[in-house]
Amino acid sequence: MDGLKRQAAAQALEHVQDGMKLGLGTGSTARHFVDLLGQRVAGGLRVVGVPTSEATRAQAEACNIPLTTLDEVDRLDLTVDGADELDGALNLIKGGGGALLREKIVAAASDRMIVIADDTKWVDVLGRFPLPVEVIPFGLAATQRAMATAFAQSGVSGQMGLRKGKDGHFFVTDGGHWIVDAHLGRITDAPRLAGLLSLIPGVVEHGLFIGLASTAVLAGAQGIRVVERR
Ligand SMILES: O=C(CO)[C@H](O)[C@H](O)COP(=O)(O)O
Repeated sequence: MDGLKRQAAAQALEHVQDGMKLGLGTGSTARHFVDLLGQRVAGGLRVVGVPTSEATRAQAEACNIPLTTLDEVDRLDLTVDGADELDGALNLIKGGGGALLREKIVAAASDRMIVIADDTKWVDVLGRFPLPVEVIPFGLAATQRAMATAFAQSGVSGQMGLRKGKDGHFFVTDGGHWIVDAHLGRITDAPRLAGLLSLIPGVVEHGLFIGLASTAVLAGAQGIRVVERR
């Protein structure tokens, strides 16, 4: 599986041109991309990157990739990031690694987003992967009640769980928030659910990326498949 992730990352690297401003994703697949990009930078490629997490920042710095921020540059040319699930419309579930907020800010500030993944992430309907929702700790129960209403209004239901880290404590995002993972099974109207979740005050951001990805590079046993958003 790791080999497939690296193949997808290598394919995405073909889209990187000298002088580009890049969003650098988070996760085990994006990690391959940053590693390969670092090798190209060492060979003379000139790019600047905006990392989507502190973990990616540390990796990019170790690879000597020049970094910038969204305060210093206007738009990014391209973001390359992984996903937990993607469907035929190139709508995504992201946030398995907990970086969804910065990932979405960076993707939205990019002219193009390429999703890199092994082909097990490709699904007919989003939702088998629990949907990460980043929340403010204050008023958590009220936020979860509002989330349940949003689920019902978009025709889904399921258990919600507050994510814990490896240390057994609540997982805290780079922004200092918590993550509720919602086990919904089949999200038949992802754009509607995305819109409803965005209206809830205690929800900082959710892991549904609607209309943000322009291209998916999927690596599988049969080779690489590139899917463009229609
Ligand atoms: O959204 C993410 C992190 O917040 C990741 O892109 C997603 O979890 C996929 O990770 P991996 O490449 O390790 O499967």
